[in-house]
Amino acid sequence: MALKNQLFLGSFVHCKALDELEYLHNAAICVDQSGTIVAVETECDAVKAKETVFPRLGWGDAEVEVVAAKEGQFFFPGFIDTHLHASQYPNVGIFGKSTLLDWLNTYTFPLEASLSDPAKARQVYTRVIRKTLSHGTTCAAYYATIDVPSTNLLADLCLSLGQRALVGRVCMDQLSPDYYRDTSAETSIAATRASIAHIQAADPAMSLVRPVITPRFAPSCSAALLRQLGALAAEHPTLPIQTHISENAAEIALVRSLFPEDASYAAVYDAVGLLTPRTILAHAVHLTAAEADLVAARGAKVSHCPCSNSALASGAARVRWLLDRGVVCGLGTDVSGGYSASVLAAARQAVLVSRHVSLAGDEGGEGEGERGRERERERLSVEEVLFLATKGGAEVVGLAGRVGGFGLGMEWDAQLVGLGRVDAAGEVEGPDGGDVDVFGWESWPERMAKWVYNGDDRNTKRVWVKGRSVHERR
Ligand SMILES: O=c1[nH]c(=O)c2nc[nH]c2[nH]1
Ligand SMILES: [Zn+2]
Repeated sequence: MALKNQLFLGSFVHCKALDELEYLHNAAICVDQSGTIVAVETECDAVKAKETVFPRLGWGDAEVEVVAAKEGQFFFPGFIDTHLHASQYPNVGIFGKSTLLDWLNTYTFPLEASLSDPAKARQVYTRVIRKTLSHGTTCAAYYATIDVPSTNLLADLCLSLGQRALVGRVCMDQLSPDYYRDTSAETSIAATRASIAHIQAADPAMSLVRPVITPRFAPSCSAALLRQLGALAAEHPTLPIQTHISENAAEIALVRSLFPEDASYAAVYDAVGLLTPRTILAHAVHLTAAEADLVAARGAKVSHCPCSNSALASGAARVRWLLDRGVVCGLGTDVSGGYSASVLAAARQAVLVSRHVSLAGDEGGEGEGERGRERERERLSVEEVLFLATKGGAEVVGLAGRVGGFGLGMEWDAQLVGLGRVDAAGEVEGPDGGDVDVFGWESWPERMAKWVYNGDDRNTKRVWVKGRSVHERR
């Protein structure tokens, strides 16, 4: 159904800079039928918008749908999940005491292989899209499986359910079980081409969904496959690339033994042309300084996955250290290494992991002088993790300036957030505010902190992608 022009009224919060949120109250945002923001007005209500803004836009009153946030509610940019495995969604929370390499063999490969059953794939992919939308994820960088038809189905479902997505057919031709791997580099490339062709035909303008070249990670790709994927990436200069890097110690040792001629894990990807400005590197927990500098020099981006890194005991990524070196970072849930499909949960965990990083080498001390200041800098703020979840993520997935904020000309990928309001008798009034209780005296920055630390999908009242309403909490 064609979209109407839309007028959004109320409070809008978005990231102005890494450590700065902008609050627009009593504001109006106009979104046209293509889902693009065409006016941002402060001190504006419905009457003023109709009298002064609509004529400028050539809008008649009758063609406009009005959505007004209630008192205390606010519009926030949709979250961007820069790394998750749609095919692993049924396993969220199921990882026992495993760590990366045994987790892959025990839990992950069997589940991924089973999704070659089309009915199961449809069930799982429909659910993961609906679930992530309900948590405010308007854009997701998905890994599917090696299976082409079900990977294509994931892209089709993203299109029909209205989620913006990168969809990758997973490439892996070695060190994986016989029942779940590409039989050669050539078959892997042919299958990848088939999936790229399908997704490009489904959304030729890449207005919502795009294919992403997806070597699983260096250990599961032969040198020949990595080389051919680098060539494929060069052949398709508009397509993003995604893979994993430097997640855990055993994996890094494995890469060293498999690729002894390369100076580092990052160098393995760089040698074949897979380290580019359109590359999304998940984890980057244990990069050396030389690798971080190489990643920054190539303009590759990092998806920080703090829930996954904590769950699989992989380590604590030094996000400030990466940012200081000029590496662009976003957040990933990394379902199902990560135990939650919520980017808000990943943001919360990113704060906590950064606080552990700040303790490294000197547990418990506040730290004084220079080291004390360094420790404080290492700790990410609420504002910073919300930036990573929105604007940072947009840059990671190649959509900077298009989504992640409320600027003129950007697309309306947004969520309406409502927190619980406590009345004078100590009861929560109005719709379900979940775990967040607001008493009314909190400042807006304090409300944002309460949302980050205790919020969940109960606070995500409604979600839009490219202007289309794609989720509403009843
Ligand atoms: O977090 C991860 N999830 C995966 O599925 C995977 N495969 C390789 N390396 C990986 N890391
Ligand atoms: Zn992953």
